[in-house]
Amino acid sequence: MIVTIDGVAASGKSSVASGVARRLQLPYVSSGLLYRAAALVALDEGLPTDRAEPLLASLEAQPVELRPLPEGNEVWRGSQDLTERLHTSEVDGSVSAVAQLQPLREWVNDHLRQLPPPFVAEGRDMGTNVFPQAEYKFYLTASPRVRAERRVQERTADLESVEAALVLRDARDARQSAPAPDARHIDTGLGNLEQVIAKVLSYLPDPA
Ligand SMILES: Nc1ncnc2c1ncn2[C@@H]1O[C@H](COP(=O)(O)OP(=O)(O)O)[C@@H](O)[C@H]1O
Ligand SMILES: Nc1ccn([C@@H]2O[C@H](COP(=O)(O)OP(=O)(O)O)[C@@H](O)[C@H]2O)c(=O)n1
Repeated sequence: MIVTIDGVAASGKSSVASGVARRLQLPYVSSGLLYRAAALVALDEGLPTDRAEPLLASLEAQPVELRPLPEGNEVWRGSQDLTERLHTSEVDGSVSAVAQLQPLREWVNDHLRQLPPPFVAEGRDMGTNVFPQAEYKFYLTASPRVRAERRVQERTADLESVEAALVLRDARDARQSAPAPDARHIDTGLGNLEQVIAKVLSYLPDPA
């Protein structure tokens, strides 16, 4: 079984995917972490974010690995744990450019398609492009203000600039963020995290 949870930035995808996966006793997969890792490598190495070849060459020379652990996804590069460095305003600001590079998207998608189901996968195009065969698909939304109020607690920035950055990133990500036609839409601003997790679970078979 594959469950996909896509949606706009900071709509609650990873928290909901993690909660649903925990209840189903499955791993969850945060695809955005691979795009974030590629953006971090570009920033660290001074590589352009609008050209695929130099970045892919670096990622091939020293591969990045997504570890979809039940307690939280980690990204490693060799012996380096990149995870704690992936959620900064700098990476937020560069990741959408990297995510427009088609060879980079293929690099991420190859990585994801090697993971053995069952799992819960979250991102932008899990239900459309990467796992169109998934049995259960969800698309999370919430207003920019609600999302900014949540994210400001995780960033050292003020509410207005966090909201503006989210709206800008949504626009830059629009191409790969169309909901799957067969996805159920959930506004996560209408309930707390536990209620949203319960709503998703209500559409899924009970764990054996
Ligand atoms: N009703 C809700 N649904 C989902 N997330 C919520 C909700 N209320 C608060 N949050 C919080 O919003 C924050 C952003 O969620 P996150 O899972 O990081 O989103 P995304 O993966 O879409 O960026 C998290 O701290 C999460 O716990
Ligand atoms: N399936 C995906 C997942 C992420 N992304 C890109 O990766 C970025 C970071 O994704 P994320 O899911 O970690 O971001 P948040 O919504 O958690 O802020 C997005 O802004 C997109 O540019 C994508 O293009 N396709």
